[in-house]
Amino acid sequence: MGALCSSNTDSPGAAVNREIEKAIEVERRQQQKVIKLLLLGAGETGKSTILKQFRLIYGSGFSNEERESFKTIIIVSIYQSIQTLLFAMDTLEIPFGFNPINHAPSTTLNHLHEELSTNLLYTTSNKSMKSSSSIKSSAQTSVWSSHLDKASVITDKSDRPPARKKDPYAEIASKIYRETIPLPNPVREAASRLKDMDLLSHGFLDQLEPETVDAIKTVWKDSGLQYCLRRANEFQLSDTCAFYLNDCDRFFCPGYVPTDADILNMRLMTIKVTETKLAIGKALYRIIDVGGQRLERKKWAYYFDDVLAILFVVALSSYDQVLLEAHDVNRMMESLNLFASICNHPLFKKTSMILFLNKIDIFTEKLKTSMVFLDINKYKEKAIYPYFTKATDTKQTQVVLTTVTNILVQIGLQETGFM
Ligand SMILES: Nc1nc2c(ncn2[C@@H]2O[C@H](COP(=O)(O)OP(=O)(O)OP(=O)(O)O)[C@@H](O)[C@H]2O)c(=O)[nH]1
Ligand SMILES: [Mg+2]
Repeated sequence: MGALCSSNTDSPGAAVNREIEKAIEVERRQQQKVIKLLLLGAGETGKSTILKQFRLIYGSGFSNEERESFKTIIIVSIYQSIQTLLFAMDTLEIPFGFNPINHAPSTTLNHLHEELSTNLLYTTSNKSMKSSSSIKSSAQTSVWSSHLDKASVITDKSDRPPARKKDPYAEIASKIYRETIPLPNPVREAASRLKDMDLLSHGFLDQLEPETVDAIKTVWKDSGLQYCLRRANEFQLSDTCAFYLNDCDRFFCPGYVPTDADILNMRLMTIKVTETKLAIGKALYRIIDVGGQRLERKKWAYYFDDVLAILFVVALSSYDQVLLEAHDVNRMMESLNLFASICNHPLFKKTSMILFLNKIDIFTEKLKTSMVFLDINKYKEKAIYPYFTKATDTKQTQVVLTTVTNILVQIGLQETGFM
């Protein structure tokens, strides 16, 4: 009624103006470009995290309700991570209190090698946990699915992780684990409290008892558990669990609200495709985030129309990990095969691809402790001394060559029996 009255009182000029404004707005909207972006990649490579960054940088970030809902996810993941680590200690036979430093060989050559800050002391094995089980994709529903599954079949047969040497301290740890009678101590008591706890039956997830929080902090500090964390590529553990466990108290404080960093480090597997609309510059972006695990890929085809570009995400750090859904498939090989299937698919003949080589921070860290080249060596007697080099940098190369020539002299002396 009000609208009717108001239009009745409008002058003819005002009505015309309104019509013109309406037409301009319609034209503006039509002219505004809609850019459809597809976030693709294997599971846990960081697609949803990149989407979160889009929202933080170009959108309005996260609402209070969202932050509140993330709180429970964070608490559950802290608890699940510590439980995973505790069970992995049993599977990998790592005793509490085990510290590889106490068992490190200290030959002259090793000592020389260790002098260089870029040395690599440890190698890790890619062996799956004993409890591993593969989830294989089932019936095919579309041409696209069968295309992808063909890639998966190839993956299954040829992309097994290379036969890898065990972590050099694994046997020692295992021997101690088997031969030592465990005496009750605070770490063991805390561990059994955490292992026995059924979080799902726990009513108030964000209000864990202080004793449980203390137990988490106690086991997290244990050197054996930290050594187990270093061998995380032998089982399935969230990449960012240390982010939360290093700062445990904060998450259990009354009134805790997840920060942007807490949200970015959160791991929540995508099982529902989401579409996010964001205005960036003059264009309107529609960003589609899909789940990357094999079973989730069956949903991808529905979103393939009118794509301007594909943002393909790879986790560089995944080179020594196996898939969560298939424990005999190397994650990096899966990413390569998946990239090939998307890149060379006739539907995407002209579609540009933007490649995000993600998790560079974990990759750089990992290179210090997990190196495939070292694992290939099958001779116990042979030592390998790896160095990160930049051959165009004389200063850096001089430092490396000084150590290398020293090592070579020592090797020569050993060979000729002078040592
Ligand atoms: N340290 C580090 N962690 C990262 C990086 N990118 C993502 N993560 C973490 O990796 C985990 C997995 O990231 P997601 O964004 O959930 O991975 P996704 O590709 O969406 O996984 P699916 O939904 O299963 O396909 C999360 O805990 C992220 O916080 C990175 O560059 N560095
Ligand atoms: Mg996701």
